[in-house]
Amino acid sequence: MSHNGPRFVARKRRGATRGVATAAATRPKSTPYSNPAPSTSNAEAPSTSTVEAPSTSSQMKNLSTVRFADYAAKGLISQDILKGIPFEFCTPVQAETLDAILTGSDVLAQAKTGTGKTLAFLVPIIERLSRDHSPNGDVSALILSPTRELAQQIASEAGMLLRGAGLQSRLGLQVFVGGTNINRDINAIKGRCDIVVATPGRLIDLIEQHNLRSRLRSPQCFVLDEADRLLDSGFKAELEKIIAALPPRATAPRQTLFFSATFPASVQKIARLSLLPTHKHVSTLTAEDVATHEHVDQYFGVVPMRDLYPTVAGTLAKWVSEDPKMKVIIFTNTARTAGMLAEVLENIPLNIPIYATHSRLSQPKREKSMAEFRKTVSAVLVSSDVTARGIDIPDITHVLQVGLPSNVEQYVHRLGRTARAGKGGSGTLLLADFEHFWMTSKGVSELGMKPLPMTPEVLQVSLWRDHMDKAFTFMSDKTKCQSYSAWLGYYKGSLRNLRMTPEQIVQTANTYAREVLRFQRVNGAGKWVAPGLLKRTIGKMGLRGVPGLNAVDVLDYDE
Ligand SMILES: Nc1ncnc2c1ncn2[C@@H]1O[C@H](COP(=O)(O)OP(=O)(O)OP(=O)(O)O)[C@@H](O)[C@H]1O
Repeated sequence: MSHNGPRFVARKRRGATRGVATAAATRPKSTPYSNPAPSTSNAEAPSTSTVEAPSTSSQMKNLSTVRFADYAAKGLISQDILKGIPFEFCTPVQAETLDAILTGSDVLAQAKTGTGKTLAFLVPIIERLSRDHSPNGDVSALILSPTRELAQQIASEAGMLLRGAGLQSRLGLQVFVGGTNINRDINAIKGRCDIVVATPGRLIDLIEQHNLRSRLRSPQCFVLDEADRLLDSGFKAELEKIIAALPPRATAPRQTLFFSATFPASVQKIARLSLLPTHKHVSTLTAEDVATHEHVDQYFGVVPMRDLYPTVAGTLAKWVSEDPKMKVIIFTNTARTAGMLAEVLENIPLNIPIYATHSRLSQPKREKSMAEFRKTVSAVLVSSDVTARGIDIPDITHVLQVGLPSNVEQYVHRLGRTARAGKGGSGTLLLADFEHFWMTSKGVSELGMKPLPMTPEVLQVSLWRDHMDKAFTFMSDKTKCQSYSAWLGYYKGSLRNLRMTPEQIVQTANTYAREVLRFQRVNGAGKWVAPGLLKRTIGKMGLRGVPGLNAVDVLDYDE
């Protein structure tokens, strides 16, 4: 396929009635969040209709007409808890779930990214614990998150509510995530653990090796945030171990809450089986809705492999020139690619701070990078999927996804890092030409993606390609080889979707090494050789014997 640049295949969004709907009714197309006109009386049952009202940029939009004060007026939450909530009106998902969670029902809640799901479960949990919790500080609420960053963010919101309610000395809040000092956690287990927010791996370590099991005798509430991610096969074994450490629900009843913006069919069955038959299912999405936002513009472009990163650079440069407060998260498919791309972007004249976070960095480095990025007005964060879900960083103006997302749900969650709390934002997906099939995958055409409006000339792709030629000469072969190996490992897993043979994916990987990584090694005969791959790595990838690979016993990287 020969291309002169991004190929556009405009797709029309189905005539979806976009809007925020309660389980009861589908409302007319909604405008972005706006504080509604005051409700007529507190005495009425809280209604959840969305009304349009003049919105201001500082206000979250599409709120419900239900006030948190309505719950306090009815004695459902205490005045102390109300003091800890920094908002007046509930979002639709909060208004739809608060009653059920306060009364101890199981809940499965689906609501778009950035619409307040965290407080939807934290407010009622803390209210219930303020009234009834274990006298010796055993775990009453166990909240699981698929990523460390999200667990820390949930804990920070819980801390805000506890402090606001003056409960921080009565209820112990602990956050247990991998990559941090486990001795601190072991010590924390001896104290009050009323609320525990954790990632599965660290929690299991503490249960199996450090006596946390003894503090899990009577949890009142078990929460899976980003539940579809935690319920998918990747976490199955860990989740089973955690549930096995909890007392059986028959003898020790507990509430279970599942929250996410997406619930693909593949996890819906297990989700329902894990909840009581009496559970409440809440969705603020209409039947036609997709989980992405009506107020986030989505673009895509398909480019020749060698222009993929120069197009990234040109797009960033264009955004910087248009908006001094431009703040971007770039998602890549592997940690190694995130690190490599951040290094390249730092070495070309973009004149904007570049940060990186991914699973190959130490936890302190990940936290430092995120903290710096959060407080910088205009910056770029290059990230693997450790920040794809739940992470709430105000004022992300753009999400740029580079390469084939693992599935539509992950695309939606990544996109959801922008356009939060009713604000606007844009999402751009850049694919290399061999990935173009994804645009015709199931569930993608409904997303309403539009053609990338900038041409290669506008993006000065050839100029940025020249800058990258120079930047890659400073990159070590070690970084290139690691990126090549990670690239091959990722795409080998997508062979069926790519409709490619192992031979073709190896050839494409070698094109990636030559044209993108500028990997220049040659053999004694002066012939280009691919980056070396350990034989056992090739075996694990199921590519043994595939022509084009450079199988070695030892990796002889230069640093
Ligand atoms: N009632 C409210 N009024 C205004 N803003 C709110 C309200 N509730 C939450 N927010 C804010 O909205 C933003 C998004 O909230 P949150 O991170 O909980 O969204 P989410 O639905 O969990 O998103 P994701 O699906 O990405 O995890 C946060 O900045 C939060 O402080």
